[in-house]
Amino acid sequence: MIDKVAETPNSSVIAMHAKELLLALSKGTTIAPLSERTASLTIDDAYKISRLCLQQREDDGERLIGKKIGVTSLAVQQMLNVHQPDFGFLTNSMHFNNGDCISLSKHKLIQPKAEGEIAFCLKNDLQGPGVTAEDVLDATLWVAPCFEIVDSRIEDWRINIVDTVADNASCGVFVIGETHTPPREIDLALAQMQIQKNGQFAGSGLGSAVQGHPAQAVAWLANTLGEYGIPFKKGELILSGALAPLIVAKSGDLFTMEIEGLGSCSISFCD
Ligand SMILES: O=C(O)C/C=C/C(=O)C(=O)O
Repeated sequence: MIDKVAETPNSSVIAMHAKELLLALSKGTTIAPLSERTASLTIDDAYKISRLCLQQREDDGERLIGKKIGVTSLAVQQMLNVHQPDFGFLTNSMHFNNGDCISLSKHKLIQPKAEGEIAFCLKNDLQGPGVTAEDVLDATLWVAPCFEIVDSRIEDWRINIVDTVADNASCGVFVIGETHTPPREIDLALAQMQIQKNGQFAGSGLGSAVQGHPAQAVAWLANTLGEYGIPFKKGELILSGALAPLIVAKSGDLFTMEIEGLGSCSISFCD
């Protein structure tokens, strides 16, 4: 359970931005960047907005099932012009089955982009500080290929770090491949991913693109969440970040991905 957000001098502004992001999410619309309208918003404020939105989603019946890490690779940092990792929360309503066709209108996806990642499923609780990549591998039941579909409630993806953190690290939906592999069975830093969009090559990347090793990114998140008193829980899914640049997704598109040694994953989109 996430603690209630403490009062701060900015708390009414924080609550207002949480409300407008939730409205944009539920209506499938965009809003102007928060950072342009409230220049004093800090990254800490943005995480408070994100947690308020999560609280509301939980109050409305969604269940927290994990976390996502974003902007972990140089390719994504350069693409989004955001230069530090961040995190968001995964709920059951964002989780789809491998191979599913996602309706953009039904699920209120507005400007989606596909990312190929490695997902971790935890077999133990884990809480920072002091968590290492080895601790993450020890606490992991399996890893699997994953498509995260990021989406932004901010107009034209005009985000900076504050905008995207407040907007749940631009999380949309995700699917996880059906092959589940023990985390030490292959060297995840050397795992080679290839993405195809509508049968054509669309991107590739190595596990090492994610902070040197995907487990390193997960350790970063365990330690960062530790500062907020938030633990990783046994059974949670952690998306460790894109191995390659994001790819625009539209109705009719089919994305497939193969990570050598880990298996495959696919997702498609319709109106
Ligand atoms: O995290 C963000 O703010 C934007 C999304 C990025 C990713 O999901 C990623 O780099 O994997």
